[in-house]
Amino acid sequence: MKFGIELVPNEPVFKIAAYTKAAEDQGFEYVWITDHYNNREVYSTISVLALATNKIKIGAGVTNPYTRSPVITATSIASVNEIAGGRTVLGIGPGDKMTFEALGLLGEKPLTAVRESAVVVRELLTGKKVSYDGEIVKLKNAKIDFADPKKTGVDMNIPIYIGAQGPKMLETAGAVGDGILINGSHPDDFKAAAVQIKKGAEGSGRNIKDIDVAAYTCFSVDEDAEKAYAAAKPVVAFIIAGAADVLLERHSISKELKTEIADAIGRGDFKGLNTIITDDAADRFAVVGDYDACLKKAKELEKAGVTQLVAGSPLGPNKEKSIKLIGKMIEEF
Ligand SMILES: C[C@H](OP(=O)(O)OC[C@@H](O)[C@@H](O)[C@@H](O)Cn1c2nc(=O)[nH]c(=O)c-2cc2ccc(O)cc21)C(=O)N[C@@H](CCC(=O)N[C@@H](CCC(=O)O)C(=O)O)C(=O)O
Repeated sequence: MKFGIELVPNEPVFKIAAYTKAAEDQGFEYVWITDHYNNREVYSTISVLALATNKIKIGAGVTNPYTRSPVITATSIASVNEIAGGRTVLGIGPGDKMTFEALGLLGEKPLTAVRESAVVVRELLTGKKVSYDGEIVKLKNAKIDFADPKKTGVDMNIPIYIGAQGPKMLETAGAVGDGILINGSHPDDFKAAAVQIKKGAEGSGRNIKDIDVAAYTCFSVDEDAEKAYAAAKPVVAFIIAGAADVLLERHSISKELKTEIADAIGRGDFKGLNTIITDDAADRFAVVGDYDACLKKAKELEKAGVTQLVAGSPLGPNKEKSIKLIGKMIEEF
């Protein structure tokens, strides 16, 4: 199993670059930068990461077809790919509905939009002329000149990962993704996801074994397990508050508890969340605890079919320390 790290560009880009370099030195193979309009812009950020590193793969994790057209996504990732000497990967998802409201975006037909985006981005990255008459994406002889590898000498066959959670999006991801980034931290989520991914892959004559199934986890490790849980619970609270019913049922989270958590978030009572969310509940939505506990959970995710574990926010009470602890863990895989 490979390891990646998710970094949210809500800190200065040079800080993100320092975390990324530390992760590269510890053996992480991927860095994924989230894409939300209210944080630093994803392609500006990954350009700096490309200059600050020399082997880690660098990804937009994940963009969407609504705040940026798929053509500009293709141009942007190809531009960074040239700087990075072919080390980029691209994540495309349907986008966070909550943030769309602020932007007056509807996010209509998400399955179609994500599928069509993945298809046209892949074609545009060949540097050839692309015409496409989709339901959402329409192109007429669009051509990204510099994407032609003969022009840059850089392989533009950039792996496309799909950010997916819902059953139909997982199926779509199985059909069109080189990889899938699934927000989840418990083996049960990946056993359930495998059914849809397999259906989508086989429907397109592909094999699930050819797909990198990445667990985009909430991750929190520290020598002091109590501190690790305290750091993870606010993130777990947002996950539970925004989770679909099917996820809550799978992890036996009652509607009452979901409401109690959402109310505590609304009041800004993050201290209270520490008791409202038990350690058992946190274990369902995070890889959390001391080194041995997190190693055990990482092994369970690998057994459930995960091929890349992306250590996501908060990483732990102290990011730098957590990156080192996970680096030690990477040697066990
Ligand atoms: C749209 C949604 O898909 P979903 O995959 O569950 O969406 C939840 C998240 O994956 C989505 O919000 C992501 O963009 C969130 N996300 C990020 N979102 C961001 O905005 N920025 C990020 O950086 C980001 C990172 C990220 C990483 C991993 C990951 O898994 C998700 C991430 C959904 O509701 N899907 C359902 C229903 C789909 C649907 O609407 N179907 C309709 C429409 C059909 C059509 O589209 O044509 C129908 O069937 O009629 C399903 O999959 O079954």
